[in-house]
Amino acid sequence: MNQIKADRPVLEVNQLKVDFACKDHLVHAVKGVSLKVMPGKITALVGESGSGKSVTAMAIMNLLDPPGVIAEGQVILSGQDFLQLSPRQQRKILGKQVGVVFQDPFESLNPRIKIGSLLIETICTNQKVSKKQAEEIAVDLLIKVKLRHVRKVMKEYSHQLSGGMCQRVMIAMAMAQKPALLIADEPTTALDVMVQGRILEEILQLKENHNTGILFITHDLGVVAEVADDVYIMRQGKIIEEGDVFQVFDQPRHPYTKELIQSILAV
Ligand SMILES: Nc1ncnc2c1ncn2[C@@H]1O[C@H](COP(=O)(O)OP(=O)(O)OP(=O)(O)O)[C@@H](O)[C@H]1O
Ligand code: NI
Repeated sequence: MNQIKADRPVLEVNQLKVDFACKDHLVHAVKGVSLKVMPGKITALVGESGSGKSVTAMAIMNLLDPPGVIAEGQVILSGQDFLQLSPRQQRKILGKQVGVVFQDPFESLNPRIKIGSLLIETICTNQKVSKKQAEEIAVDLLIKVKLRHVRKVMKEYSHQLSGGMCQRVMIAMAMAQKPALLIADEPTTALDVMVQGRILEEILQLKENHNTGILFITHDLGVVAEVADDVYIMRQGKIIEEGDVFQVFDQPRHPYTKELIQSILAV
């Protein structure tokens, strides 16, 4: 029989804890989260608002804003103990290996660099092409994510675009980067239904074509049922249930998961 090489996760999080120091007390926002994202798989992190999904994502990249701090835990990214690396090494790994599509795209696109230049820079870091070729690739990518007036958008800054347009630019950036890991935090929330479907398709393409592992953060279980391979249910800073998508939907163990599934079936 053929030896099947066991894939290693692109992301492994062990016992991650995040605290926020508020005036006279600590808020434990993330209370010991462990999860894995396998290459070529979509791993959904699901839970109600305030359960700690975005904080988990930011902590994984060591990009928490103060007063948030990682109190404990380990993040293995591309086989390295990420939180132990120097800031420079961390930036390098994030730039090369980790694509992001955030809930709040305004904060995550550099406001002082034109959209075209942002894309061209990403393309040139990740592919051996001339600037001219990179520009053409950038145009193609923006067309793929269904932006209109692409040449005009290339000359604009993020604040000149709508939230939905920024989100599409971020997807295009991720496609240019072909990252080992994509962290997508509510990647389709600012978009209308038609574009949502299109963006989900592009994310699926990324996984199919480049074996990208995707951490897909959402509170939309309907989308999870559609695209996810593995599912983690988060509540009040903890993972309360995990498993492959069939297992979680067909045989949920936790009453909270059952409740969540009931609520989408009721719609
Ligand atoms: N700046 C902050 N100061 C204090 N506490 C914070 C701060 N940011 C987040 N928190 C705490 O972290 C918790 C988790 O927030 P987080 O943004 O991760 O939730 P979420 O699951 O992403 O929710 P949503 O679905 O609404 O995006 C919050 O409930 C809050 O208690
Ligand atoms: Ni969030």
